[in-house]
Amino acid sequence: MFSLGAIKIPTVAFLRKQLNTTALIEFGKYIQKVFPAVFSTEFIQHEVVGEYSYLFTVRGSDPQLMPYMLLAHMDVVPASEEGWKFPPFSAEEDEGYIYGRGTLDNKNSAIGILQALEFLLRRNYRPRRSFYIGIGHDEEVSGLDGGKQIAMLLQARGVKLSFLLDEGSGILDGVIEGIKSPVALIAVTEKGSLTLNLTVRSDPGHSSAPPKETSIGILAAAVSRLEKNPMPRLFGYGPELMMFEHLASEFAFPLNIVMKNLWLFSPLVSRIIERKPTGNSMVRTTTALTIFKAGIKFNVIPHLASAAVNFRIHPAQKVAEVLEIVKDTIDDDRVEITVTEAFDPLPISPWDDQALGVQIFRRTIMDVFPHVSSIAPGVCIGNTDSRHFTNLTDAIYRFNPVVLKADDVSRIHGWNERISVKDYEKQVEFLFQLIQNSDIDKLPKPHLSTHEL
Ligand SMILES: CCCCCCCC/C=C\CCCCCCCC(=O)N[C@@H](CC(N)=O)C(=O)O
Ligand SMILES: [Zn+2]
Ligand SMILES: [Zn+2]
Repeated sequence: MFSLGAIKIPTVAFLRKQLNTTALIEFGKYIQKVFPAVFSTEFIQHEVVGEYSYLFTVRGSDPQLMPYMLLAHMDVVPASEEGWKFPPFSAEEDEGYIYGRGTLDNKNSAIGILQALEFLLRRNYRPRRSFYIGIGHDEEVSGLDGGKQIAMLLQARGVKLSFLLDEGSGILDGVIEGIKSPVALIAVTEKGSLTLNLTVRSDPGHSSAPPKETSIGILAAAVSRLEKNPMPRLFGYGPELMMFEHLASEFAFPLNIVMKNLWLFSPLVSRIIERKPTGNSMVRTTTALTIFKAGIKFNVIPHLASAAVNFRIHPAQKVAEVLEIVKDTIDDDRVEITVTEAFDPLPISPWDDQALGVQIFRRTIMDVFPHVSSIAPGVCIGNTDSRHFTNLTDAIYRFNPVVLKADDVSRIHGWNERISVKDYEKQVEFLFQLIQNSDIDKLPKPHLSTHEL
């Protein structure tokens, strides 16, 4: 059963230096209380990193086996009191669901991993393969003080990982139009990100004698141009090509033929899938207008107007290219553009018969979710703490073992985030099984089944 107390602790991250540190400390105390075996077992070392994050080192019995890592985070995005069926930090149970901020992103993983390990320890289990567990405290605001510090600490210790598993994708059931059965998408990369601050300055004055153009009007026109001119379609130039090829047999005729021949049909397919926001995020670098600030009084022409625009960069594009397109689209020197944050899409992790992590995930998914009809490589449309671990391994995977239905995706960072009790139990079962399956020292034989690889 989900430790409901974890959801009730409001570990909200507003900005990098605006965290609810009281709640973060409480979360640390909470996990020590509910997972006593994890914190007292002789072969498990726990450390607090960056003041609030946790790093667990679980020493396996066979030092020859290269360790792996499980990553999650305890912080959550803010939640408004309105719009929710139940208050976001009440952990209310209703018709088999637990409601609350963090139930999908990402206390389900943080608690789920520790819960699975606690169960194993109570059965006197000791793993053969060592592994690390990282529970970050600031993932939602960059991960620089939590996840990144854990990565740097491990790097300083000379640690290399055989693979790393973080949040960022899931088992999609009815999310991809045309696919009826649930499919597991394990993201092999995540999109890059670019956040720009746009500023326009103009002379302030009395609203009774306004100039032809004001800072607000100039800025509004600029951001509107960005919204009306989406970034180019790049569908088929990144790993989403692999994803749809793997999923082709899931579509009914004639779509299965179309998906098998994306070299020919990708322009057509991209026009169809871009109609929905999640589909659009697979097709191109997305443009999101997220902040707009100007004015203080109805009869004062403001001197300053500013806006923030956040782009999530398609794996086939780079920051520099997006910036050039933005400048060309705005095409107005009065709009000052400054870069707030920028990084390229993450490297693509291996997806082949030699990829140990993939083979272990595949086997575990088949054990725990037998109704999943395909397992395919995907793209994480957001960002995760795993992006700080590229110096430790090239095998980074993003997959939350939870079934997401069409309306669940918008609950993440939105209203009424929830997880069913059954789905949470499945997540713990997956992690319980994954830890044991990771003890193999060589790859399992290819499985004879209809599952895709
Ligand atoms: C053709 C349709 C394919 C649809 C694929 C959509 C798959 C959606 C499944 C799950 C959604 C997962 C959400 C991504 C996790 C992002 C984690 C996050 O919120 N990160 C923040 C903070 C950060 N680390 O930067 C973010 O802003 O990205
Ligand atoms: Zn998250
Ligand atoms: Zn999030």
